[in-house]
Amino acid sequence: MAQLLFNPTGRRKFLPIDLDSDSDDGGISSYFGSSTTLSSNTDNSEDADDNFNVVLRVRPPNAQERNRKDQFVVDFPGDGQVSVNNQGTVRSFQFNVVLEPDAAQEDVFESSGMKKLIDAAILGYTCTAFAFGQTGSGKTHTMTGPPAQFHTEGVTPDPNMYGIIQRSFKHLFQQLKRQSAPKYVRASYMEIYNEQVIDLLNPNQRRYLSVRWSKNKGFYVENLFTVECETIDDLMAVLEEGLRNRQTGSHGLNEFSSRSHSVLTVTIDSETQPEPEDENLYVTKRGKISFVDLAGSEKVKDSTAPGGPGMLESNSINKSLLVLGNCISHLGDSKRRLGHIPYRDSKLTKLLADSLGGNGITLMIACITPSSSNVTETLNTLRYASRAKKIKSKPTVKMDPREKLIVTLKKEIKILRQENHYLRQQESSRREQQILYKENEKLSRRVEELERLMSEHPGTWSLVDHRRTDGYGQHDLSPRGSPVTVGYMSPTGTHRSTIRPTDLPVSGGRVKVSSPTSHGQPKKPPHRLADHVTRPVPRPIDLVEDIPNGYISPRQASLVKQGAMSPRPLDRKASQVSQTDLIRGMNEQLRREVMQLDGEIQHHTRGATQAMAKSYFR
Ligand SMILES: Nc1ncnc2c1ncn2[C@@H]1O[C@H](COP(=O)(O)OP(=O)(O)OP(=O)(O)O)[C@@H](O)[C@H]1O
Repeated sequence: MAQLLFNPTGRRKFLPIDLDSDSDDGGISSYFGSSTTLSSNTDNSEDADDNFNVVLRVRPPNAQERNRKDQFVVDFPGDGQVSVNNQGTVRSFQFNVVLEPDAAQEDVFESSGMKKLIDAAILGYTCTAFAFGQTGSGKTHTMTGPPAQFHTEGVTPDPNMYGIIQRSFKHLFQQLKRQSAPKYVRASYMEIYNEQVIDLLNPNQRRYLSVRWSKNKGFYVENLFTVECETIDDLMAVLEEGLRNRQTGSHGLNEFSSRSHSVLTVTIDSETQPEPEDENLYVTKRGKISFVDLAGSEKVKDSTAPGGPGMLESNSINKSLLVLGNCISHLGDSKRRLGHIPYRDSKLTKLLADSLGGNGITLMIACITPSSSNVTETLNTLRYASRAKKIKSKPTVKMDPREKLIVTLKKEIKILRQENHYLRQQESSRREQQILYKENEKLSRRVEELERLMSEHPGTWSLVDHRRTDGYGQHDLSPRGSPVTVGYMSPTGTHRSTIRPTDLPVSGGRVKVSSPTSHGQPKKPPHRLADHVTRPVPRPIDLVEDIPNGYISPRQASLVKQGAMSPRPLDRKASQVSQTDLIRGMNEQLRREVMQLDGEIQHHTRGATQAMAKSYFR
C-alpha cells in the first residue's frame, strides 16, 4: 500500500469534534426530539458472543411519500420484532435491535453495538459496519449523516446529524487517548463503481485499482493510498475528501443517491507485549474497522436514465448486491456454509470476504422505508437481513505473520526451559539418592561386619529377633513402642521390616544375648535380600503406591481412609523428595545401629580386659 502525504482538496465542511466533551455524541442532541425509539429482543447489542450483529433502521416517511399519502406498512410489536403489511398479508421478522423512525443518530450509534466494534478493532480484530437496503432508505444518512449537507454548496454539516462514522472516530480517539501503549492509525477510502475500484483519496489520478489475493492478507486492493491519522481531525479530513469524490447521482428515488459501494477503512496498529516478563518482545497487532456504505438496490425501471450510464450503474449495482446476497445465503445456511462461497463473483464480495465469513466482527445495519410504495423492496431487505443474522464468524486477532512466529517460538522456548529446569531438578535429586544408596550400602556392610564379629564369639553375644527364623534380629534404638522401619535399601530394590523395641528382649538396656544358630555360621544378614529373591527392575518413582508403606503420615492415612484425600497426594517431585528422605532416615537408623554395636563391642572388650587385668594382678 502506498502512503500519501494527505493534502485534502477544498475547504473544510465538517466541524471539528471535541474529544473532551462529556457526552459521547459531542453535545449532539436528538434531531427528532429526545425520545429514543428502539426495541431489542434480548437487549444484547453489546453481547460479546454476537459477532455478526444485524440491526434494523426504519426511516421516517419523506415529503414525497407523505404527499402521495402512501400507507405506513411497517409495525413495531416490540422485543426486536417488526411486521410488514403487504396488502393484507402480514410478515414478521425479528432482529437484535430495531430502530424506529424517530430514533436519532445518537440512538443508532449507542444501540447498534458500534462502540463494541471500535473497541474490538483497537484490540486487533477485523471489524466491519455496513449499511444496506434499497435506494433512498437511509444508508448514507445512517453512516455519515444527511447527504444533502455535504453535497450542497455553502452548507456546513450539522454535528448533531453526524452518522456512525464520525461518532466512531470520536469514540476511537477517546479510547486511544486513555491508553498508554502507542497506537498508529491510518485510513484508506475507496469506492467500487461499475465493478471498478477507485481510490477516493487520489482523485487527480482516477485509475482503476486491482483487487489481489495473498496468503497473509487475503483479498486486498493494490496501490491503495493510506493516510496516517494522528488526530481525529485527520480522520475527518479523510472522510470529507472521500465523500467529495464519491460518485453520486440523482434519480427519481433519491436526489443524492450513492452510485457506488464505498469502503472507508481505519487501521489501528498497536504494539503489545505478549509475554509480561519479556520486556524486549513487542508484537504489532493490526485491527481494522471498515465502514461500508453500499449502493442501494433499485428497480431498474425506477431509474430515470434508461439506456444511459444509469442503466449500466443499476445493473452493476444490482449484480454485486445479488452476489452479496448469494454469499449471505450460503453463509447463513449451516450446511452450505462449509461449501464453496461465491466471493470471487464480484469485487465487493471479495473485499468483504473477511467480514462476512471469516474472522471478523460485523455489524449490519439494514435500512428500510415505511412506505407502502416500497413494500416489495422492504420485504427483500428484511429477508436478506434475516439470512445474514444466521451468519457465524470466529473472530481472531490479526498479527504480523513474522511476529506471530516469534511469539510462538518464544512460547516454545519458555516451555523447553521449564522442562529443562524440571529435568535438572530430577537429575540432582537422583544423584543425591545415589549418594545415599552408597552410604546405605556402606553402613549395612558395617552392621554386617559388627554382627559377624559378635557372632564369632558365641556365648558372649548373639542377636535375637524372635520374629525371624534365621536367627538374625535387628536393633532398634528408637523410643520404646514407636514402630520404625529399618533395613537395607539398594538402588534396585528394598528389603524392609518393621520392629518395635518392645519386640526385642532387653536386659539392663542391652539386647539379651543368646547363642546363634546351631550351625555356628551366620546366615545372610537381614539387611540383604535372600539370593533367590528377584530384585525389581529400577524405575522412576512417581506414584505414592510405588513407595513402600511409611510415606503417608498417620494423619494423611486416616484422611485417605475417610476419603478426604486422594491416595496419591504427592506429586512426582514430592514423592521423589520423600524417597530421598526415606533413605536418609534409614541411613540414620543404620548409623545408630553401628554406634550401638560398636558400643556393645567396646563394652565387652573393656569388660574382658578388666577381667584379664584382674586375673593378672590377682
Ligand atoms: N432516519 C432518517 N431520518 C431523516 N431523514 C432520513 C433518514 N434516513 C434517510 N433520510 C433522508 O432520506 C434521503 C435518502 O437517504 P440516503 O441518501 O441516506 O439513502 P440511501 O439509502 O443512502 O440511498 P442510495 O442508496 O440511493 O444512496 C436523504 O435525504 C436522507 O437525509
